[in-house]
Amino acid sequence: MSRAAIAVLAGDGTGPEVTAQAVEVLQRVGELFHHTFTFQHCLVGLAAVKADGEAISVDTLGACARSDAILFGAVGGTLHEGAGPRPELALSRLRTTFDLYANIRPIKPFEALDLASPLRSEYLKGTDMVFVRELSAGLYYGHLETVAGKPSEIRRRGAQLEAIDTLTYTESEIERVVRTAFEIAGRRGRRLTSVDKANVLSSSVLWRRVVDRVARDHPAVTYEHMLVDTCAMRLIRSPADFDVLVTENLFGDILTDAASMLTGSIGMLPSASLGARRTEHGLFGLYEPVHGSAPDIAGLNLANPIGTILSAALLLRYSLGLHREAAAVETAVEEVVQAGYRTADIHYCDQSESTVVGTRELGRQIRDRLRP
Ligand SMILES: NC(=O)c1ccc[n+]([C@@H]2O[C@H](COP(=O)([O-])OP(=O)(O)OC[C@H]3O[C@@H](n4cnc5c(N)ncnc54)[C@H](O)[C@@H]3O)[C@@H](O)[C@H]2O)c1
Ligand SMILES: CC(C)[C@H](C(=O)O)[C@@H](O)C(=O)O
Ligand SMILES: [Mg+2]
Repeated sequence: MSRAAIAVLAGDGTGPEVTAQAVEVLQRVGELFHHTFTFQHCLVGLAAVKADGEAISVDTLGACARSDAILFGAVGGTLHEGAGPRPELALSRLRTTFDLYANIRPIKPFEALDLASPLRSEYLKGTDMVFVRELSAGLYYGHLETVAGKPSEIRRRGAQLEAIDTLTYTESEIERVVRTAFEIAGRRGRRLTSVDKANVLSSSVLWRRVVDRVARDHPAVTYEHMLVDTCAMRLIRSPADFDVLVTENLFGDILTDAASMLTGSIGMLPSASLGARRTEHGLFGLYEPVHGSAPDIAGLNLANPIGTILSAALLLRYSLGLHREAAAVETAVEEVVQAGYRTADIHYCDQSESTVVGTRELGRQIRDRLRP
């Protein structure tokens, strides 16, 4: 019997739709396995900008701090939407406030969804990789006034404007995420690919040095360095060659969206953002699907909730230490996919044996298959 407090930040667009399904899955897990989960819903993103004038309020950050984990939907709208702070700032605030430096993004296509991927199935066979994306530094943080000396702005230069963003990494920022990646690789296939742009960027040269140093503490893990452009190509050409990949913030953001197509849809990918903070049950973390607020399909009951439901499984495993419960959720998702239920994004047009359902129906199918 476990008691846990979960902060739910559903956010914008399809965020509330997919988050609602994940919350219902967690509630059902609570009933079946006799745990008490309490959910505190808070505003984030555009809704918070409208209500509080900021993408995430101090009160909401406080509610997150009092929780064991955060379940996050998505923030953001169409780019021209509204004045005021960007809703995406909420994510930066959460990531820096809780020092969530390791963003874990597992990518393992379901065989039953082979046809949903634009790649031929023989290329997908055996694909099972985990990205460890650095999440607390790099190009992303200049716009936060809390980070001094890292300008990110558009400014005047003579007769024209110029824009600047700052890419910095300290050794310790690199080392901690690289250690996480080596540890994960040690528990899996013992192969690590470190992805960088060391033929151009100083930050990548330092990154390589730190990887080489940390590698000495993990002799059982075989590792390689790979340039990010080559990695983009090899992820599509031979995805099964990869086990664990570690990379800086922006490279990881882009590569994982590209790699999501191995599973058929960006709507399939879960993520866990972890730091060093611990709770009585495990590691504190933020759990969210890899996709965004998908404004083009918001409110239409079309969004695939699987990425968010699998994120809830990661929450159970990492933040609550509930491994059996996490596996039960993952099994239920697999069974539903095998049974042929699909949201439109993972439905291949010629598959007459599959059933296209909406967000809510797919969530219900998953809940109904949960077994203790
Ligand atoms: N973590 C986050 O909150 C997060 C992540 C990425 C983008 N964003 C924000 O989301 C907004 C929209 O960004 P975008 O359109 O470039 O990316 P997006 O991921 O929201 O959507 C890209 C495409 O994928 C589709 N898609 C996304 N999620 C889906 C799902 N669950 N099921 C089915 N289809 C899905 C969308 O319909 C769209 O065609 C922007 O404001 C962006 O900043 C937020
Ligand atoms: C919305 C944006 C700031 C965010 C990121 O780039 O980190 C998103 O794309 C993600 O992958 O979580
Ligand atoms: Mg992204």
